[in-house]
Amino acid sequence: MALAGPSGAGKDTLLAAAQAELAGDPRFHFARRSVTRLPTPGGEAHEPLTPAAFEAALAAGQFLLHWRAHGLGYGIRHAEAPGGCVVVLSLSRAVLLEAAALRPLTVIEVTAPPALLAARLAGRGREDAAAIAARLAREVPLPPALDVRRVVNDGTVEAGTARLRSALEAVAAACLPGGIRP
Ligand SMILES: Nc1ncnc2c1ncn2[C@@H]1O[C@H](COP(=O)(O)OP(=O)(O)OP(=O)(O)O)[C@@H](O)[C@H]1O
Ligand SMILES: O=P(O)(O)OC[C@H]1O[C@H](OP(=O)(O)O)[C@H](O)[C@@H]1O
Repeated sequence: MALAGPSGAGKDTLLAAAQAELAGDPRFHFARRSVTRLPTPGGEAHEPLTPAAFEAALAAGQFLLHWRAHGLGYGIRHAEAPGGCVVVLSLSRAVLLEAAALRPLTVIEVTAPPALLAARLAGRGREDAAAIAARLAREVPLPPALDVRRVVNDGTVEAGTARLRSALEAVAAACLPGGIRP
């Protein structure tokens, strides 16, 4: 299952909350991303890589998926997508078709109204005003013919997390006991 959607929609926030609630649930594995960005307090628990280390990992074939956006490199290492029942990861909309060619894919499109996106990115304070404007202007259409469920994160974090949990549970309902893929 891949979370995707515009910057500021709340993908990282809802993913982290759902991951905490589902810790120890054998049906789910939450994949860590590798990103050429230093960690920020309270931010995503990614693997920070230097640009050189990212290029070396890419050249060595260590990424199952990778993409570039906002001047950064992002990757999912092979070990982060093991053969369990449901692997949950946050992806660029630009690699969803590639992901769907690897494994059966359900996309969770996380969205919020534009005014909320802008307010949240400003409040997050990770990027400067120009970078925030570029993020808000970025449009990447979702490819057609994918299984897409929409989570509108326009209320509290708790409400958004409950919506994400419902979507995760709906897909995981097919898992066999012990978290085995059917
Ligand atoms: N439901 C919510 N209510 C209030 N604030 C929220 C909510 N969801 C997320 N936020 C806040 O909005 C900001 C952006 O959220 P987050 O970083 O999770 O978005 P994102 O979709 O992962 O964005 P990006 O694609 O840029 O990484 C964060 O500061 C987060 O705390
Ligand atoms: O716009 P698209 O291509 O869907 O996404 C581009 C990338 O930007 C965001 O990452 P972050 O905010 O830098 O962590 C998304 O999570 C994604 O990885």
